[in-house]
Amino acid sequence: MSTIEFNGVNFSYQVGTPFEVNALHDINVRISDRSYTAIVGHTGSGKSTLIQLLDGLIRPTTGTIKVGNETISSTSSNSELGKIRSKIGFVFQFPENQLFEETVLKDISFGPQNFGKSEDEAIVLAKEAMQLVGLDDSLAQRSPFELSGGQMRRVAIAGVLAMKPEILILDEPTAGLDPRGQRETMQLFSQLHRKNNINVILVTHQMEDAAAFANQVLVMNDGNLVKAGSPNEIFSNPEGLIGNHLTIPKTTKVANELTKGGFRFDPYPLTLEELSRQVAKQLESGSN
Ligand SMILES: Nc1ncnc2c1ncn2[C@@H]1O[C@H](COP(=O)(O)OP(=O)(O)OP(=O)(O)O)[C@@H](O)[C@H]1O
Repeated sequence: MSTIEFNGVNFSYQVGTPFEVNALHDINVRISDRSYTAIVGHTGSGKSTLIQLLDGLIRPTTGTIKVGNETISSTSSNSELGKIRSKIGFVFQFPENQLFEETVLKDISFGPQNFGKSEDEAIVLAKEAMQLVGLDDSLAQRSPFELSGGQMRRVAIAGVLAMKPEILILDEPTAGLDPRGQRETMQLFSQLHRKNNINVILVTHQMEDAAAFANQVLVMNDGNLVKAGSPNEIFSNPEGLIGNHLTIPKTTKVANELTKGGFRFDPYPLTLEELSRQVAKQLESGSN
């Protein structure tokens, strides 16, 4: 079980210095086990701080974070933080920058070995992870640095998956990829969430991705969690959030225009596929 609970969490950088920044204010939220949560919000709103707390990279200034049966607070020891970190796989921005081994297989098996697995066990886990991310076996002995950008990113993601995390935190995982790479990467995470029951937490500036893949969206602004709800709740009525905290997903814009022209949507379409399906149905029946 890896349900996550933030209870009254505050975080300040550089406490007690003239440079103190209060980056998170009284965050209270529950993220269910095996859910897919998107965290959205403008630059500087506190998204990275929130996920670093979750990964035990920093401790809350006040309040607690519960991950399964473990709790993080301002007084947690390094070994307590370590227990939480062993449940979490963190895909940093541009994760391929952290590749360093001579071969793809060695790079992916480094993590499990570092966490105490034997070489043989680590290789089995690495091969499984290669399969999960769709990397062909024939690439195992290649240097990761000879691969394409998209493949390098898959190697880095496989390195995280080889450690069998219960929770996967993704920090802008499609940044710098071409549109096809972006689509494939997002589909990969969606599949991991559905088939492998991984709890996914995605930090993104792409509202389309939040709308299409997440079942819970957290909207951050200025260190506050200003809204939490299903993509439907957040995007079907985005007034008040737009401009301040969010950009409107393209699908929402199109759906709002079509509503003015007499179309009605139920459920509210969060993907272009759903939008076209509902429009086609209404055109066919002449009900718009
Ligand atoms: N190491 C640090 N020292 C001091 N202040 C920091 C530090 N890191 C972040 N901050 C400040 O904390 C606040 C929240 O920053 P954070 O990086 O969590 O935002 P973000 O939403 O992730 O932004 P982005 O989308 O640009 O990554 C901002 O005011 C930022 O300037």
